[in-house]
Amino acid sequence: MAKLYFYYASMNAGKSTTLLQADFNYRERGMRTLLFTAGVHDRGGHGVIDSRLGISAQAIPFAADTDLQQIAEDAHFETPLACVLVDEAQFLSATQVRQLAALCDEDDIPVLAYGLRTDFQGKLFEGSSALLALADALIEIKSVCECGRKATMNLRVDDAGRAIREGAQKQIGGNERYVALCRRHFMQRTTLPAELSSTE
Ligand SMILES: Nc1ncnc2c1ncn2[C@@H]1O[C@H](COP(=O)(O)OP(=O)(O)O)[C@@H](O)[C@H]1O
Ligand SMILES: Cc1cn([C@H]2C[C@H](O)[C@@H](COP(=O)(O)O)O2)c(=O)[nH]c1=O
Ligand SMILES: [Zn+2]
Repeated sequence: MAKLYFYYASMNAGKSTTLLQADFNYRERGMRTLLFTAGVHDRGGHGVIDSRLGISAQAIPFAADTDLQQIAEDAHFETPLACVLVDEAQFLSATQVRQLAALCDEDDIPVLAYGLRTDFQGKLFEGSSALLALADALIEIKSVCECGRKATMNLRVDDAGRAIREGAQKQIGGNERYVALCRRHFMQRTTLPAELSSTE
């Protein structure tokens, strides 16, 4: 039975790199894959999965109303797919995560989804929340904070490197806008002195 995998991490942990390696691995063995990424995430171009290591691949960009199951089934019935790979999975809707689960259960196609667990406020994204609830396997990709601990959180910063605590959940950016930190340092950078004293 095919499984739904959620590979989650902070930013700059190697998610896109790992996805592209998995994709290469299937294809070098003559197996066909289908790649999706969020249309809104255009850091490396629209519909492009780009890794900071310098590799990239074209993918189908998904929007809020994209039916991933329909697209994958149409491709699969033309030529069988070995697996479906989804980058920026935090931007999926809960409905789209259900479509991915249905691809596994009804069509027996494994799905590997890669994304952030939480946003700059430490809150779950809709896609990540649904994946944490529905995936067969949760795999953490690890990276390090500046202190050497595991980086699990994503700090949003302004041009001067100061923490941003309020704003829209979605803001496309890279290392100039986000810093991956351990929870302790994320809390230190996002908690105001007044809030600290009120918890004492
Ligand atoms: N030239 C390089 N050589 C080796 N690793 C690199 C290089 N440039 C960036 N990296 C590493 O690549 C990782 C980021 O990979 P990427 O797939 O873009 O991350 P994510 O998709 O999780 O944001 C980081 O761990 C970074 O240290
Ligand atoms: C934390 C956070 C991130 N985003 C955006 C910023 C990037 O465009 C992507 C993540 O890219 P990755 O390096 O491939 O992991 O997500 C956002 O919109 N809101 C946030 O809170
Ligand atoms: Zn730290």
